[in-house]
Amino acid sequence: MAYQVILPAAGQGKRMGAGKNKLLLELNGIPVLIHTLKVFEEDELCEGMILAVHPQDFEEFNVLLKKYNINKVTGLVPGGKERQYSIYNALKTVTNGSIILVHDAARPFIRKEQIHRLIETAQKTGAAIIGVPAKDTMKKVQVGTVVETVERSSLWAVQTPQAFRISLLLEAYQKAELEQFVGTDDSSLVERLGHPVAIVEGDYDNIKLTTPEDLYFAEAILKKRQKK
Ligand SMILES: Nc1ccn([C@@H]2O[C@H](COP(=O)(O)OP(=O)(O)OP(=O)(O)O)[C@@H](O)[C@H]2O)c(=O)n1
Ligand SMILES: C[C@](O)(CO)[C@H](O)COP(=O)(O)O
Repeated sequence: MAYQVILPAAGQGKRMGAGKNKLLLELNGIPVLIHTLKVFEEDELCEGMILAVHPQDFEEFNVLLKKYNINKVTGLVPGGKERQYSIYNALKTVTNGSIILVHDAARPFIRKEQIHRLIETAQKTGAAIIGVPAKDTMKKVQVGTVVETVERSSLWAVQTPQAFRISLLLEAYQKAELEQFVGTDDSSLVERLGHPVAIVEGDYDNIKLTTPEDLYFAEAILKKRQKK
């Protein structure tokens, strides 16, 4: 089943503290952004990519797309103040197709096999996300004090891509806009419609490059994959 993918790439990278868009940092001499886009460029099921980008990065991103022969990008849209607004700007430009994926450009280690499993599930359920069972014990904390330990057996660390029937995601975004709800992922907007969201088990190495330590993990993941 063919799909389109929205890639939010307009963050400020505050937690990375790189002093520039963290997606322009390089792994093995290639920008993080390109590592991510290449996965979709090389996926025969991917019909097109829409990137949400800081207008100040448009020119540099276009130069990189040309340099690395990324030809499936159908549009760059301006990012918004929140990740959700960036994605909505892109979603509004989608005019055809049935399945849409949203994938953080800061997650360069997604694999085609995982994407295809996600698509198959989303085709059946209308909404599917990828994640891994939580490894750490999670607790609710208020003012430096633990108020609750959350039972771990039902907890998952959710990642991206997240896949949806386009009409469902649009309905979810319209409701969120109307009610001024801002979530930390797209699934939470669809859940608010009361629509079930399936989860597919992914890999622990599908990390989001968020803080400087993640760059060390990224180097190790790349090394491990080059050995295969
Ligand atoms: N207003 C925003 C915020 C985030 N993103 C994108 O959403 C993805 C996940 O966001 P995150 O990892 O939090 O990136 P930043 O927001 O840049 O990080 P920080 O919160 O540390 O500033 C990234 O690819 C980021 O570029 C976006 O397009 N628009
Ligand atoms: C969507 C996400 O990657 C799922 O784990 C995560 O919620 C994004 O959070 P961020 O703070 O916007 O990076």
